[in-house]
Amino acid sequence: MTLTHPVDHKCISPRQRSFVVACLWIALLSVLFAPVVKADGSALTHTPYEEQLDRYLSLSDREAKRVLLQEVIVGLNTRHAPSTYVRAWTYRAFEVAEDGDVDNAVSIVTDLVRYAERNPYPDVWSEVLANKVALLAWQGETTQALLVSDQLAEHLIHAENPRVRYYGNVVITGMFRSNSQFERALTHALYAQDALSEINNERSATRRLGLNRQIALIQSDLRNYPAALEIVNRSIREAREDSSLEEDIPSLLLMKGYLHGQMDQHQASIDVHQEAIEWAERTNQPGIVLVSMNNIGSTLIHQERYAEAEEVLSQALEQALAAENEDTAHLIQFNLGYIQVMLGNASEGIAAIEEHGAYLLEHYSESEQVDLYTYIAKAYQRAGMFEQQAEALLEQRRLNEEVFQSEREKSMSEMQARYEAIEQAQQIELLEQRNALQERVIENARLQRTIFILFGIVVVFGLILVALLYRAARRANLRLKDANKQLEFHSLRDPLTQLLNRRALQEQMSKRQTDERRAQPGQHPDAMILLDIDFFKKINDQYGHAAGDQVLKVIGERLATLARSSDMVIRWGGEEFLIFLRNSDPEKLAEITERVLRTIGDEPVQHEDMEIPVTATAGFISLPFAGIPEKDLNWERALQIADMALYIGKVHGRNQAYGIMGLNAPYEQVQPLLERDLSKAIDQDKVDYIIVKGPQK
Ligand SMILES: Nc1nc2c(ncn2[C@@H]2O[C@H](COP(=O)(O)OP(=O)(O)OP(=O)(O)O)[C@@H](O)[C@H]2O)c(=O)[nH]1
Repeated sequence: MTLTHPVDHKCISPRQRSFVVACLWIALLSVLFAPVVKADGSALTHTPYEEQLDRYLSLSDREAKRVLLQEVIVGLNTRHAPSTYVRAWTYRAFEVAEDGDVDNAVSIVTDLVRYAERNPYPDVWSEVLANKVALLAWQGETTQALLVSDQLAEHLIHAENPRVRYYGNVVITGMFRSNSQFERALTHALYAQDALSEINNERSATRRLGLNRQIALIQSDLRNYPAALEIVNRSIREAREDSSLEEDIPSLLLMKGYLHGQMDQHQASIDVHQEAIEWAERTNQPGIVLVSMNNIGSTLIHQERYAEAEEVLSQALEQALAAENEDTAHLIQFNLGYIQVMLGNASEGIAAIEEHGAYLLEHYSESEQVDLYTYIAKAYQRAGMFEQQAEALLEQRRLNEEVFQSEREKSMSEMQARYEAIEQAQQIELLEQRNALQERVIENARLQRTIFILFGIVVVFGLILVALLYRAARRANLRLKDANKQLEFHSLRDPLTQLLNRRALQEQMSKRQTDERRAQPGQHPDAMILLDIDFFKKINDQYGHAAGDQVLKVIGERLATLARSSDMVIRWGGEEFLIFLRNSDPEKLAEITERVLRTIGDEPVQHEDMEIPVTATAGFISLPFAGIPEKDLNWERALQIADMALYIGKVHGRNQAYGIMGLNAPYEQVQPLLERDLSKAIDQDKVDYIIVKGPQK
């Protein structure tokens, strides 16, 4: 006879089993997100609150869950959709039960039953009764729970909401399984599977995991360990691929470890249990850590490694007692007692086995009791208590007959095959959904890449456009600048001679007023020589207008060549030129003017095959004149004097220049005459002047 540990993680002890049932209940609830359902034309569910309740199930923080549920319950009233109303209150019932206030939980469920009597929708009844079954199981009221399960099954037939149908049938599956009614359990697992197919969506993997776990438990109860292991392995694979299923991995590993143990694969069992412990610690599931430690101890017992087993189990017991995990503590103490018996401490060991075994038997399923009796009988045998051993074996045989009936196994295997077929179909559908999802992800990535490339192209084109626009704008600006320059050039130039014009001088003179250099010591005054070509009308008349133009151009060029870079040569009027000389020594002004007259008259102007002799008459003056401040005698007045001097030059024979060099009387006295009649001022000797002759031929 092999030494097989009697207890697995799922049915450790009555209370713990109830806890596991309750956990399963909540785990299943957490996967039952269903769409809004309407029945008899009236809305049974209230979508926003349903969504809140779905969110409630996905929360892990108890306080946050409590707050959220409170909000929903306060918001709801009996007039709201009855299905949502009862759903919320069943969660509240579970919360208070978990807090240890079972009486309160019972009273909530009692109220819900009354509510269902007033609102007799199948969905409402199913939700309420499923909750009642779970609560009765929690309390260890198995018989009562089974009775209510039958009622529940009746209502579920008419229920419309697939979430409710799924939940109710899974609760019944668990219930019948724990009562060794495997056939009925499987039937309801199939119903649950049907409901599941109606709410098939991206959460189907989670739902299927819950259902598959039930099936694996049934297989395990029926001692069909390889089949159970296959389901568990498949579930583990799925859970590892889906991060939302991470919390389920520890319990699946625990079950896998247990199944290896049942198949005498001891090392595999220990390894997998170790992994279960690591995962349970990582996901904060201390209950699973304790059961895994117990199961490792149990496997060591199986290998007769009692010292190691005792060490692990003592450690586990310490932790179980500290955590007040009474159920696991009983289980561990049973195993420790078994070790004592095996080590020869019969009285101590048997006492522990009887005490803790009684506790375990009271709440175990029949299938689990069969296992337990194996160890009890073996312990009696080792202690030499053969009578008790025989009783234990008889009881075990009775239970065995109840649990395993060949007829039933046959019909069950058919159902099992049906389940597997549907399961496979659902798995394929799930895979297809995953593939579709993956394709969508790939498509999205491709779309994103395309958008990114298009965006890049747009940016590049945008940049090119901006660069082109910038270049065009820059060119336009340059052209504009150029045009402005030209405009400015032409506005200040005489188009015929290209010399500066009147405006240029006016601009210059308005600037000159702010020119402070003139006030500096060592600086000479400026000067103006105003020139008029002699008998220009005759030139026009004799040689033609074009020749006249040519004369003006050539004279302009000659004057420009003669002038310094600081001087300004201006075409003042028709045949009039003005030379404005900066910083010009008055002593040298006559000499400069003479050079000017020679420049004009020395050489005749060539035009076509004609030689045109040209002379000019000039008047010149310094500025400021005779030390008179320019505010009293400005450049225009000075030019007027030079113009009068020029006129005198014309009157006195042309080809000469009159320079007005100074005053022989105070300016105030001379001023009226000077401005009106220069000839008279000269005659009266009020003015100091000089005559410069042009080239004589
Ligand atoms: N070809 C040409 N002739 C011009 C231009 N501007 C003015 N004139 C002519 O120059 C002549 C000037 O004649 P006047 O003012 O009588 O003087 P003038 O003949 O030079 O005689 P004086 O000045 O007294 O020596 C006029 O006949 C104008 O038509 C020009 O740009 N081109």
